[in-house]
Amino acid sequence: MTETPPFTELMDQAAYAQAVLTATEAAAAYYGAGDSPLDDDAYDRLVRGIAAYEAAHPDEVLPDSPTGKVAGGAVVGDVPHATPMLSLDNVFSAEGLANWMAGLQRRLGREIAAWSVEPKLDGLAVSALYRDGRLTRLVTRGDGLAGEDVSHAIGTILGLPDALTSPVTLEIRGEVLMTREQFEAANEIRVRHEGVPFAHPRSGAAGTLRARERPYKVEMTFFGYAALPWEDDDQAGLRGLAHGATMDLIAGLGVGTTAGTPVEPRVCTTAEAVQARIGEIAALRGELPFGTDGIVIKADLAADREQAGSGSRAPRWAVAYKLPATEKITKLIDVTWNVGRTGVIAPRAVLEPVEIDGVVITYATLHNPADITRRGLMIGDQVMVYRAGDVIPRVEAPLVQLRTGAEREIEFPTGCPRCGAELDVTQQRWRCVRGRACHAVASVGYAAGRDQLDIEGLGETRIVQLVEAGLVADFADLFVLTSEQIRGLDRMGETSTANLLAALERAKARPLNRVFCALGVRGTGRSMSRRIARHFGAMEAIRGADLDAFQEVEGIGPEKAALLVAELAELAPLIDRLVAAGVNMTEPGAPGPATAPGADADAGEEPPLAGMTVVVTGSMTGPLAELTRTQMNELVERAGGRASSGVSARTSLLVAGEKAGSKQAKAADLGVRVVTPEEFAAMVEGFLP
Ligand SMILES: NC(=O)c1ccc[n+]([C@@H]2O[C@H](COP(=O)([O-])OP(=O)(O)OC[C@H]3O[C@@H](n4cnc5c(N)ncnc54)[C@H](O)[C@@H]3O)[C@@H](O)[C@H]2O)c1
Ligand SMILES: [Zn+2]
Repeated sequence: MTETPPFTELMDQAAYAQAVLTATEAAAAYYGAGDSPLDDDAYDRLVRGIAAYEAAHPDEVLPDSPTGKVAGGAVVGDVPHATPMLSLDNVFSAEGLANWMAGLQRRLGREIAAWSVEPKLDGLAVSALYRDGRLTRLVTRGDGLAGEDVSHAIGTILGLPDALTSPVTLEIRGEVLMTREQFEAANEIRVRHEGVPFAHPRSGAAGTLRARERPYKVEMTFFGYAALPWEDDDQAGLRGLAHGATMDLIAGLGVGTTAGTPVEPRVCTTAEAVQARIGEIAALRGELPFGTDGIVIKADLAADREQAGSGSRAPRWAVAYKLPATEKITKLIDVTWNVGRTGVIAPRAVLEPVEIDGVVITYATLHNPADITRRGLMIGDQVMVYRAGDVIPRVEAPLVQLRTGAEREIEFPTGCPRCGAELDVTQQRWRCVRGRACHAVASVGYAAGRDQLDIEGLGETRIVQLVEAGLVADFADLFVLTSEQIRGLDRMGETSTANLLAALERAKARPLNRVFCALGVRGTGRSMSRRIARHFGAMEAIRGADLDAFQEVEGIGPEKAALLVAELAELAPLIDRLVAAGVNMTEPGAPGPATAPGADADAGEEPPLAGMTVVVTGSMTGPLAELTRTQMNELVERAGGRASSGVSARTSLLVAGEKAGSKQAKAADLGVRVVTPEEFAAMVEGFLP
């Protein structure tokens, strides 16, 4: 995070005027029906661009400009607030926060002894008036001075009870939002009734709060974050109370607060403690059942807040530490259907690449077919995508108002996309009726393949036999087969049984890269498996790797790293059984990540292919004649090189065997060095198998 976040550059007055119009329209939609065509990041960039333009051209500022106004000046109301309902100033980094804290203490001329740190709830602000303990009026923030009466929503908001536990009169302020569950429920009802889902929980809350006369009810949640005496009658004893104590008081009256959630308000007495708590809340963000777009830091003591006072847009005693946006709008290009290891059919959204918090997202989960129906998604839709922390990105909903007419229905599979068998659609998650067996034949076949464990004599027919006999459900089962079990199969005599057992024994000794590849980890093929095996050296190190450790491997970004961590967790029982069966779990000659370069066997000496990208083509001869392509690639990587399959300008060396063909011609064109298998064997002599 940087202190000056990016902004949309506005080149001239016309661009500035257009930006003001776009921003005010978006803000009106955002605070109104909740259907802004912009995501928050896009809106914030635009407003920062407007502010930058205005700073450079102060005499061109338009009266409609959103800068410096609550809600961007885009909303009005007719119910005046006794005390203005303001926005919050923002900081974007630890340094920005430290400056803000120092500035406030300077203004007060003293140290601030206590800070309250709490989540910035991503909903919309309301004022709830309780008279004699009864909820009588609900008003939105509006332009800060006056809001809209939304009392019709009373009774639909958890956390705002009709009656308090004590008959006091006071005004409570807080945020109305939809939890994830409430959002899902709301969209299910909406799609059933009028076909227009909400784009995300925040817009769901905005649209629902203002809607009158809907034929259906949806539930929302309120979290209070302030309380004020009503008409100078401080019945609840709020005056002089610290913020933390106020929160306890309203919770005691039966009003919802974040107390009891993992991000409950915490009073901190040092800047270090404030920063630590910010880190904790930021880390919990992805797991919370409601949205947070930052952390609010407030002077806790009433005397500090009173003395600091407020500006026209925001109080001076509080600030929002903004977190990077978790939601972006992008296009749904396609939906693919994957069959998981247990036979579950999982739809996956293929997206136009979009960056969220520094990570480029190209796929998102759609969970199950019902999820697609509930959201009313179509291919070609602009969709809101969510990603926070380590959660797998998900599509929240389409932005129906942006449809062009070119969108297409999403087709649901009518049979198992992998084996064609029938689908069991009685549950939310559809399954292939073959369950694990659907996966077993394909996955065992893959593991036994030439480039993985290379198990001779284990062809598809044998595998089907083994699976159908109930002897094998995954490839770890192969290694505990007894000769009696094998001999019991059709057309298996003494010799073929002995041969298969011997082949299995050999397969156990394959290098780690083959074993890893055999696991069929999504997103990794042969060359990625080799890179991972060489990088980590041992299965134990791979299993212990976290997101950061995986990203040290060439070609692994955050998206793939997250997938690997999830896949390895899912495969843990299988790997445990392979280990128990005595399958090799190390990569010969790999330095592993913990060892410093040069600390391995041939200490001090660079391996012969260090830094080289090597392509092998044609049939091998001489000492290499027996090696398969996979074994050749392993050899390249053992000798410190990187094996690649295509010749390009980045290729350092082409090993051209007999009938080398087009790759040799291309290498000649590009001036890539070409060697014969014999010359290559001499280069890597110490590394031959
Ligand atoms: N996508 C769009 O088109 C669009 C348009 C307008 C605004 N926005 C977004 O809205 C935001 C700006 O809105 P804003 O002016 O309402 O300011 P804000 O939401 O960033 O901050 C002020 C608000 O924070 C809320 N808040 C949440 N938790 C709180 C807590 N614990 N204590 C105190 N207050 C708390 C209050 O409602 C307060 O009014 C920006 O993030 C912007 O991206 C988006
Ligand atoms: Zn199937």
